[in-house]
Amino acid sequence: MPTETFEFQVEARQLLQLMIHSVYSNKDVFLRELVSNASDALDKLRLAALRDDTLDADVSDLHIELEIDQDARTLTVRDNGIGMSYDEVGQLIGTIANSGTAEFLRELREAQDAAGAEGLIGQFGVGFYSGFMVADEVTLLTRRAGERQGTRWTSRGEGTYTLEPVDDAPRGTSVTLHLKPADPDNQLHDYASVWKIKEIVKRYSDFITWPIRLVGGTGDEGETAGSQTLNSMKALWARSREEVSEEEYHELYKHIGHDWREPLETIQLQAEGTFEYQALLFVPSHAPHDLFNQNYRHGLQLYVKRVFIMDDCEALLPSYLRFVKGVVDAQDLSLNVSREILQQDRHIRMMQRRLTKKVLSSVKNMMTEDTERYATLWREFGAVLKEGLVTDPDNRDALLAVTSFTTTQGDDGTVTLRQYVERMPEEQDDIYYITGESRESIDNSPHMEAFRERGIEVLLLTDPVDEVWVDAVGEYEGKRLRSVAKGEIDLGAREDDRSEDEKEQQAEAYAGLLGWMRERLQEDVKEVRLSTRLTVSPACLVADANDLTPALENMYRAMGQEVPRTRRILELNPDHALVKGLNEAYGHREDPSDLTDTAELLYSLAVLAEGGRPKDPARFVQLMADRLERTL
Ligand SMILES: Nc1ncnc2c1ncn2[C@@H]1O[C@H](COP(=O)(O)OP(=O)(O)OP(=O)(O)O)[C@@H](O)[C@H]1O
Repeated sequence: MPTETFEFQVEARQLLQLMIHSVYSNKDVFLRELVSNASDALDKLRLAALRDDTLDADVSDLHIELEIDQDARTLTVRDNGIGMSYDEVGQLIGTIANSGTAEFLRELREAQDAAGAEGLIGQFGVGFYSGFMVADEVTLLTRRAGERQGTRWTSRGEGTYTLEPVDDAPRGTSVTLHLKPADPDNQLHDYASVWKIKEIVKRYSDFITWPIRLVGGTGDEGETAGSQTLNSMKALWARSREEVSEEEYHELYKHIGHDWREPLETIQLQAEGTFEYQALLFVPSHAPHDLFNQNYRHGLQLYVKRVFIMDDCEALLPSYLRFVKGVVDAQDLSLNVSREILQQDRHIRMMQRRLTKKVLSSVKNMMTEDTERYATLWREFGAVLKEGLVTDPDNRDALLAVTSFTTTQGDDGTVTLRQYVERMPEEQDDIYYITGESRESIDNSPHMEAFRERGIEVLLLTDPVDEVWVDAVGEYEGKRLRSVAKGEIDLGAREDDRSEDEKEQQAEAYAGLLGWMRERLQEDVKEVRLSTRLTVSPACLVADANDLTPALENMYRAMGQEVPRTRRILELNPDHALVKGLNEAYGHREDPSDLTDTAELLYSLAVLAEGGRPKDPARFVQLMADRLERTL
């Protein structure tokens, strides 16, 4: 087969352009990316050799080699790992498989400053392409273990690449960078310098579990590479915390978490006894863009006795901790363990329980000891953690203890349920909350009027999961969690409230109108009653205590479940001029049917006030225009 030229996929081309006109200020990281890929390739080969007896591959000296040629100004990163087939090179290197890429590129264009762009790139791990930050041409020579023919891939990063079959390629992959001239003013160092390469490896890749050897080259400093191993290869998770610097932990995190930024928290756990394992977990400082995507790949890396077994091992943590990254190294599992076995393994379940508790207790510590970091954690991952309130009843109390809320009284950040209960006035029995799409829509909700007037604190819940967990949890320390938009609300009597007699008279005066309206609006509402929660608005809609809220109904429908339409209760404000007027008009009519439009409008206003949409917007507009016209 001759050399063939191919075009990069559009997204790949865009990313390459970004690399060439680099948005990274720190270009040193290209080496970390290439070493990281080489390390993964060695992991994969060792595993393949373990699983497949027929794979005739010598795995006795797996390593990474860095070769400097100062005369040619090239740097080669070589591994004798799994390699790639001809087709794989085209697929893996010429295209970007990540479905979030388009979104990423959009976000990147929107990122105003270089720091923002840098952070975004880190999340997407553009790995191999980062070579083009420091090289104007990149050649990749590779042969897949078990195959005879190798492949050479070459590109200058300008829209096309070539592929060519090669007969005598060694197993594994070597990436040769034809280095750009050094330009220290733009952070482009001399990457043909032995000293520089040593420094970068030590800083970013020391923990890599395969030897990284430097061969060839003489440094300007007179330093000869010879052949030396540059990294200590120490598994950080097996070392005690005192021995390891924060920076070393952070570099490991960046390697396994494919993240550019520092983690928010590092959590270490060493379990001894009959089932021994070590874990090193990280809480990222930013939520990935696809955390709520169904296909989000999560889970920890699993090692067995220092041998890498798999990425994204979901069985080790519950789904609501899917943002946690890290490594677990178990001493007593079989090297052949599969995902299916892991799902059922008793020890794995015990491990999951212990790791979950450890993460939750770290969050708790953070909450008490470092409120700023806790606030970041909650902002980024609170909505995911709350899923655990529904799915993990065993840890519900621990989760409730670290859950925090914005409230109507909290300009100063957030409160916990404990704080809410502590500052509840004595006569208040329940914990009140409101759910909605955003703080603004909630703040203006008519359901809040009486609460606001009386200064009663209300929790403001704006995550979709809130609708679900409040029902699942039900109460906290004996206090019911109650929606301000559900059921009858009795906020207790106040001095200027009506007396019982007055209320009775009022109920009588409105009885006719309420009954008539219920009949008129029966398709949409199951009851019409006087409200105790409105002070300003004429009407609002509430649900019965056990009814589904409209948001939940929509959620179930979006999931493809059939749910009957819930009819709600229309509450009228007897102190509002419109409601009073309607009642009087009703009282004076023999035949009130000409008031039907007004009743309908009142209902539509209640729908609009809670951010909903009238059933028939065109009709609503027509009725409204008609009324307005009459006021002129
Ligand atoms: N040295 C290598 N040996 C074998 N396969 C490789 C090597 N380098 C890259 N690949 C393959 O090419 C794919 C793309 O690599 P690239 O660095 O662009 O992204 P990635 O490593 O998947 O992403 P990330 O940088 O986020 O880890 C890898 O997933 C891997 O399958």
